[in-house]
Amino acid sequence: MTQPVVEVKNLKKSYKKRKTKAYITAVDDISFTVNKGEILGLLGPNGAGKTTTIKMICGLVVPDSGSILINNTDNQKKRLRAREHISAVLEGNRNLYWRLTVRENLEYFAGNRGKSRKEVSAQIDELLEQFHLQDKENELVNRLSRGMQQKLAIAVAMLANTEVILLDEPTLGIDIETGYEVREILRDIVREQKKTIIITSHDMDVIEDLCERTVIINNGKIVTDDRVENLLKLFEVRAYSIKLGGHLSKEQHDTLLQKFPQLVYTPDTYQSMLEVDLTKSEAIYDLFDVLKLEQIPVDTIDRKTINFEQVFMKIVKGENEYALPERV
Ligand SMILES: Nc1ncnc2c1ncn2[C@@H]1O[C@H](COP(=O)(O)OP(=O)(O)OP(=O)(O)O)[C@@H](O)[C@H]1O
Repeated sequence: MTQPVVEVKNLKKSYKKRKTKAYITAVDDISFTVNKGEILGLLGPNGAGKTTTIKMICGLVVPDSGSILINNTDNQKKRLRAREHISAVLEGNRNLYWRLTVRENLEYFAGNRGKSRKEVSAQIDELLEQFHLQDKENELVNRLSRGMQQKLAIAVAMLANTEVILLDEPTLGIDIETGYEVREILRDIVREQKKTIIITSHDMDVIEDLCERTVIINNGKIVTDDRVENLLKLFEVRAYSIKLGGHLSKEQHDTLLQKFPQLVYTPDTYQSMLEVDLTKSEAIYDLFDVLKLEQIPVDTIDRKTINFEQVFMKIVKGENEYALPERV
């Protein structure tokens, strides 16, 4: 049975601009839930409201209205109790102590949560191993690469052993290899420890690889809340490449463009290619009708492959007018 661990209801937040004193709406009435053991991608273009949402969930920013329940505890009414269930990695390495070693950082943050050095020694050993930082335990943080610092920041968040982990841009600015390593580690954490994780990222490979579900926000509003595989399927069935056994006349091309403005026509020596991303899958029959009526010879029809980055761009650009299936 699905069990909601994070419940965001009708959340709103505006900021007052310092110079003009005008208000800007960062988060505009959003609601979503995250279930136990789920890894949710919170996506959106720059300025969409992701960080504000994450900060409201972990209690660092107070919403103008709406509520957030963490394990049924309201994080505004019982802030400390709600915080016991959450750890967050925001701005990764900036929250570490750069003049302390890797192990000293872990001990310091454990101490902040009321645990003695002795109590956490075994847990720290495990984390150092899990994050492949054993060789660096006595290294000062300011001597580590950005990727290692990020791994340490996530390890620090893991210390508290909370049920919910919030990760804001976990792979931002780190090298590809460490990015892969971070993804592997996060996947293991979800699989073995059943943590509930919310990730924001501009790296769509990270999202496609790690997240089962995504909530996409744009201008502070949710535009899509669906499983990653559903979104991929939904857009895949609409993207076609059609090989024609000849060329289109100017009139035929114009007729097609009028009905399918996104169509791309590429003539070659003997054949030509039509590529089209339809806004709904049924529209392919309309396209066939026009091709038949115009007596345009079709050689082959293929589905184009589409990756999550393309899906994301289409949704953000508003090409998903048919893409909001009811969630069950
Ligand atoms: N402290 C603040 N004061 C004023 N405006 C803010 C503040 N924090 C965020 N904003 C504004 O609120 C909007 C949403 O910002 P937010 O950082 O939540 O978006 P984001 O989706 O995380 O963006 P990015 O991907 O660029 O980090 C933006 O227009 C931003 O300029």
